[in-house]
Amino acid sequence: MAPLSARIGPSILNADLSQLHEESEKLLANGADYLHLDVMDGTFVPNLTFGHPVVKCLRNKIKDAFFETHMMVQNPQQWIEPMADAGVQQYTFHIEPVLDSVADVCRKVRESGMKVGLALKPGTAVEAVQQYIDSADMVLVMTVEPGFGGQKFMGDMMPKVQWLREHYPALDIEVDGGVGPATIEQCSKAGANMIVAGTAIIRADDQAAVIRDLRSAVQSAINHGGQC
Ligand SMILES: O=C(CO)[C@H](O)[C@H](O)COP(=O)(O)O
Ligand SMILES: [Co+2]
Repeated sequence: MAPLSARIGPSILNADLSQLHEESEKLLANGADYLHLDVMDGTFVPNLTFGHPVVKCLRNKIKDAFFETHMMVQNPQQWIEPMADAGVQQYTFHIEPVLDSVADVCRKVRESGMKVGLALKPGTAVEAVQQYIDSADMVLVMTVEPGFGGQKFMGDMMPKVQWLREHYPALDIEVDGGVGPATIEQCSKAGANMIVAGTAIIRADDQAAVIRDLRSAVQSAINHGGQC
């Protein structure tokens, strides 16, 4: 099994979406390990962003970056094939709307060739993912209510991250929402190794420095056994 690695995936949610390609290229040039693409359907969350046609256009311009879609949608089954066809490598969906068919959705995502991410809203107990861990490649612990960028980080989600790291030492664990230089220490100590940061990177004068500092905080917690 590959050792855990620290990876930084900027969210383009609060970027200038009229310049999606340029903004994405800039993030990658500044050291982003992957792109976190927030897909919202206006039903699961009270906001709308973009869907697979936009992701496909971005993929046509950017051939080699790892794309994760964070599916904040009511019906995650519906978008598996379109997102796989659009060139997405990881399909991270919320379990809340599909609690009675999580295993089935996981199977279909894997059959489509994408990695599986299971996302948890702040109010969802972490134990809810336990029975699906073998079917998943990553668990995303939301540190804000999904729907909007620029919200305040919820430090009281860290026990969920700790619980996951204690029970699954090799699991990829992602945090998303209000993460940045001021909150990275809590995330890295708790055991997160995949870090989504939107506003903190997009609005930074020196994106490369922020990405580098976030990654080194997480990598150093991994190296020094500082997690948990
Ligand atoms: O999923 C999300 C919101 O639902 C975004 O990924 C997240 O909010 C990132 O933005 P920021 O770092 O500004 O909070
Ligand atoms: Co997100």
